[in-house]
Amino acid sequence: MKQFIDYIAFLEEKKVVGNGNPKLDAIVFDSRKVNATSLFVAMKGTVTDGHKFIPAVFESGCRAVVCQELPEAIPDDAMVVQVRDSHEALAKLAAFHFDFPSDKMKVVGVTGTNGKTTVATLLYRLALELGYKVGLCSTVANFINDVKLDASHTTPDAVTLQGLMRQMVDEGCEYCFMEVSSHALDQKRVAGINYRGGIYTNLTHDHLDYHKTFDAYLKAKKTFFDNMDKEAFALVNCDDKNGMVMLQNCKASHSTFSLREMADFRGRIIESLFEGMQLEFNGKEMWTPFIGRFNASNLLAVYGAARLLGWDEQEVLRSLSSLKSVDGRFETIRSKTGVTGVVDYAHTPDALINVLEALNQIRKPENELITVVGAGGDRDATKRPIMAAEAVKSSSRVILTSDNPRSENPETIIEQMMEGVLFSDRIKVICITNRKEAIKTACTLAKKGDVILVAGKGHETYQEVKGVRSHFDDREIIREYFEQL
Ligand SMILES: CC(=O)N[C@H]1[C@@H](OP(=O)(O)OP(=O)(O)OC[C@H]2O[C@@H](n3ccc(=O)[nH]c3=O)[C@H](O)[C@@H]2O)O[C@H](CO)[C@@H](O)[C@@H]1O[C@H](C)C(=O)N[C@@H](C)C(=O)N[C@H](CCC(=O)O)C(=O)O
Ligand SMILES: Nc1ncnc2c1ncn2[C@@H]1O[C@H](COP(=O)(O)OP(=O)(O)OP(=O)(O)O)[C@@H](O)[C@H]1O
Ligand SMILES: N[C@H](CCC[C@H](N)C(=O)O)C(=O)O
Ligand SMILES: [Mg+2]
Repeated sequence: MKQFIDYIAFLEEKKVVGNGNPKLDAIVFDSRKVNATSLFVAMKGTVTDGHKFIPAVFESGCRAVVCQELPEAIPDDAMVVQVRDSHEALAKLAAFHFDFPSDKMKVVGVTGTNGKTTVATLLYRLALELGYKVGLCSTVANFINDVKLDASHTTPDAVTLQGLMRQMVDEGCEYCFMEVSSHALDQKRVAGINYRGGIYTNLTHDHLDYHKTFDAYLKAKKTFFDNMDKEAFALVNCDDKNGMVMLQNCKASHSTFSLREMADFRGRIIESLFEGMQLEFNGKEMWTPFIGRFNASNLLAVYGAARLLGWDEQEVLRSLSSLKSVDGRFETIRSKTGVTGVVDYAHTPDALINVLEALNQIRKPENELITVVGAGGDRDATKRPIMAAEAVKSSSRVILTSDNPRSENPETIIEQMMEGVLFSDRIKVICITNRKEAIKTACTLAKKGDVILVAGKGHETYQEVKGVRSHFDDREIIREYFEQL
């Protein structure tokens, strides 16, 4: 076991108070989980302040504390270290605790409002296909080679993340692909990671409840590229208006991808069908079962990263063609009667615009597109009316329903969505609070050839209403009602 003094040796801007130097076996940031061999890091959060619990931590026998503000009383046998930024210190201490796993494999992070799970998962699957040992950290699940582990966050807290990476290294992983959320960047969850590469997909409206302004959201994303060192690559989507902004002052080597203009990785859609797309990347053609321009962009990002990692181009193109859709992203289910159900994780205005555009391009004009959509509670409320407006603009009919209302009143969320719908368009809209009933109604209304889009929850297998989670899976419900048609 290492001693406290070893842990803090490499922290910058620290002030040490007290003479204790306990042996430690865990880093903890929740006072309810400490014991005599824990190092407690006190952090200011969005709900409360970890510093308030330092006296309780001492009560529990813990003698090693890292904090931004010193407590009034410090036991004689304790040591307290004051740092400028506890979040950053936690990330660095966690990296030290697990012996810097990100130095021992090639870690590639994916950031952006939409497309992170898709790009990171496809890179992971491609690596497996090419015979590499590889880990994945994503919204849907974490993977160490083919072993699946549950994920509670898109990017977990620094201690969980470094622990997960340690396991990846122990299992021989050469690569780790991970999503890097804006919350994680703001809370410095990834500050202890040495990246081999970073990918930027796009930046559109989301999470303004947390970041308050779009500019603050953009700045959080940019810190990912600002902190990358010169051995790494930064691969950005230059079709997105902030793509080049990410590269400003970025020391990593710069690469771009685009479906519109000249770029290091240039893509083009040759043909788009319900079954998939024929694509051209840097002059070479390939077929993919994926649908939608946004997925052509995601695949191009995967192709670019694979090339920057030095993987063989022929093998990459061949393997890319055989990759299947990602859990809950544009998953299609067909009924015996010729109705197509599409379950997609679109939970932002831009994602919804993209998915609807893709569906409208491939459906026959005489067939209807019925969209079932809600918006999450305790999350950015400003996106609600915009999502409803976009759904109505691009669908034949819309059923507004609940997503995960969490602690909020579901009816209020639907009313706020409805505010985005023009009075003259309201005839197209039905409001059904119960999501299962909403999906059932869509199935009942659909005729042969029609498409039902059920958006927002994708891979999720629960619904959270009034703080209680119950089993809920859009795909299961569609299948159940399709059976009855
Ligand atoms: C808003 C947000 O991101 N919150 C995250 C944050 O918690 P917080 O800052 O609110 O913590 P807090 O409750 O104020 O507590 C402050 C500190 O006091 C400590 N404490 C608290 C109580 C106590 O009795 N004793 C104690 O020591 C807490 O452990 C914490 O260290 O830090 C926690 C530990 O890392 C996270 O679990 C928590 O995620 C919450 C559950 C969450 O819902 N986060 C979502 C919004 C999120 O992170 N989403 C992103 C992006 C999603 C995407 O777009 O894909 C993600 O990466 O998943
Ligand atoms: N490149 C893209 N541009 C715009 N929309 C996209 C893109 N890729 C995927 N989408 C849409 O966004 C939804 C979410 O995609 P994905 O899960 O890959 O994104 P994410 O960034 O991981 O999201 P989250 O922040 O919730 O983890 C998809 O279901 C699809 O509707
Ligand atoms: N990672 C996203 C997921 C949203 C998914 C949607 N189904 C919801 O619950 O709002 C978030 O936390 O904002
Ligand atoms: Mg994700």
